[in-house]
Amino acid sequence: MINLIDLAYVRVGTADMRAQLDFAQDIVGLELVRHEGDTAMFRADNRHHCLAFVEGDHVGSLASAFVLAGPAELEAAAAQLQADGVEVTRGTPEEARARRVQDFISFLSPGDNRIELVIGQVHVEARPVRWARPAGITEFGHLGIEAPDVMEAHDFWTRHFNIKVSDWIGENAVLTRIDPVHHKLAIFKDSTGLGHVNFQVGSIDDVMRSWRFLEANGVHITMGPGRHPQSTAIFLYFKGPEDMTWEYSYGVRLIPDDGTWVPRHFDTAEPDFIDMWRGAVPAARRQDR
Ligand SMILES: O=C(O)c1cccc(O)c1O
Ligand SMILES: [Fe+2]
Repeated sequence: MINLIDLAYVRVGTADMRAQLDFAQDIVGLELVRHEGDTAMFRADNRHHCLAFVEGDHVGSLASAFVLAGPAELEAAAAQLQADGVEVTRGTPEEARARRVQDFISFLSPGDNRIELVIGQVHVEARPVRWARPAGITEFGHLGIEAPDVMEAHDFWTRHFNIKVSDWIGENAVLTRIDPVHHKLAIFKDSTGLGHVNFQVGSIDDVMRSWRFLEANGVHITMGPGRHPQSTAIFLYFKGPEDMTWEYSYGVRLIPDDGTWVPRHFDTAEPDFIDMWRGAVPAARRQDR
């Protein structure tokens, strides 16, 4: 079993770095830690960065990264995945340096999502985040990746990793945890278009203030404000440049590590399957794919 300790970062390809730089700072509120060469890194908590935009031909997610405990765990993870026929690539020292990690491996998970397993992510303790906007962000919360077959993705992730299912949304999504937080990895059927990056904020007021702020700035709100019945978090989803989906949320459920939690099933035919307040749910974009 490969033990994921935490989320590390997401890397996202962009063809319009200027637009992403402006949006991540002026709208989302993240701190630009460093812009070197083709890469801009953003901070939201004590991780050196949790989001990097990389300028190039590929637009959209490049990799999602998780932290492992140390070198022995990294070797064991590589061996385990390879034994299951997964092609594992070793990061070069330069690539590790660019990611501000000591070492990493990478592989493709079902849905062709590139996953990086890292050790020694640079941690910043003494300098508070210099927010570009006071959105009230407390941390990098979770990420949503997409796969054509959520069940196949579930089987892969639970076979290899310490991932536990918190809840199912039909066959469209599985929300999974690696610690008491209700979910840090959510896998969505790719027709739902729910691949997203989530940032937790400190209060319901932060969610509502951001809602007004985003509206005033002409940002496309895709869903919310609403309340997820799964994690009970109050949420707001919005679109950034290049069709990227962002989410702020407050109040995620913690699941005690006592083995008594039974995953629930939410039916997409129910009007409150994703929003207890029954707000409008956008028709799945990209159904044409
Ligand atoms: O927080 C949740 O429960 C949740 C549910 C559905 C989809 C999401 O993105 C979520 O974060
Ligand atoms: Fe989410």
